[in-house]
Amino acid sequence: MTILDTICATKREEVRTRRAATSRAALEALAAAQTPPRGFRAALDRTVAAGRHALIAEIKKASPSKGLIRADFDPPAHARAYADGGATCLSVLTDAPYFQGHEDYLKAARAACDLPVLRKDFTVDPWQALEARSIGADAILLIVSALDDVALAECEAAAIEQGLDVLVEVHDTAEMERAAKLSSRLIGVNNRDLKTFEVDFRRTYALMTHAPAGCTFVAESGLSTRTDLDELAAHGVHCFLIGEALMRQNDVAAATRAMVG
Ligand SMILES: O=P(O)(O)OC[C@@H](O)[C@@H](O)c1c[nH]c2ccccc12
Repeated sequence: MTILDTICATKREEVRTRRAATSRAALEALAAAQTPPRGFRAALDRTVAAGRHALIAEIKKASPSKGLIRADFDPPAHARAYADGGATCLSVLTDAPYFQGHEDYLKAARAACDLPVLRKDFTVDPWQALEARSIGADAILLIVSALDDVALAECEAAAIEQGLDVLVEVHDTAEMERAAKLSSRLIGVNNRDLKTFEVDFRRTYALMTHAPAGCTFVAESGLSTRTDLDELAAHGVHCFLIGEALMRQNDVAAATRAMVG
């Protein structure tokens, strides 16, 4: 059992309970009342086309490997700081048991700025796509190692039906090949090994050559300095997902600007 297996088992139970307590019609009404999806991948592509580092800045209170990351956690303030600092998109953890996240954090962050927002959670059921849209998400995450090919395709189809973009997360070349069978062309390499929690962003280099043509490629996890980003960019990676290193800063806007300004 990896930590991911444990988290996904908890998530399946959680989704079963929530789905039983919520009518689909009610969720559809909430989804319809949201402002339309903000193009997540398109925003990244525009930033890269303009010759800049495209940052997905993560609003992350805690994690299983690091415990509490940010004591004075304030999602709307962090969202504004990230936007002011030049981030292209936001990622907001909504998983409660392992990351101390909450859907209210996503709602508050999205309302506080005009950046597209990824719902960072463990998608195990297509129902979560509608749920994500009902809270205002613009994109969801699909972790390839968490699902079989059929479930991946079903979750992706449900997301597309809701107008959401899908960030497909891989850890190795076998997973990259499975990701390539999906239609999303937004692929992230998680540089954190979920068995050991070790992070090496150079893991990205081994995988990027296996990415399908024309995809938007994101390096995720363990990035902490401008030098890390510049090194990745020199290898052709221009999109980055960063949480902890920014969440630990007193002045989040200034730290963000230093990364991508
Ligand atoms: O805080 P970091 O090391 O900058 O990492 C951010 C992000 O990549 C990480 O939170 C993450 C990547 N994939 C995930 C899947 C689920 C939860 C969290 C994650």
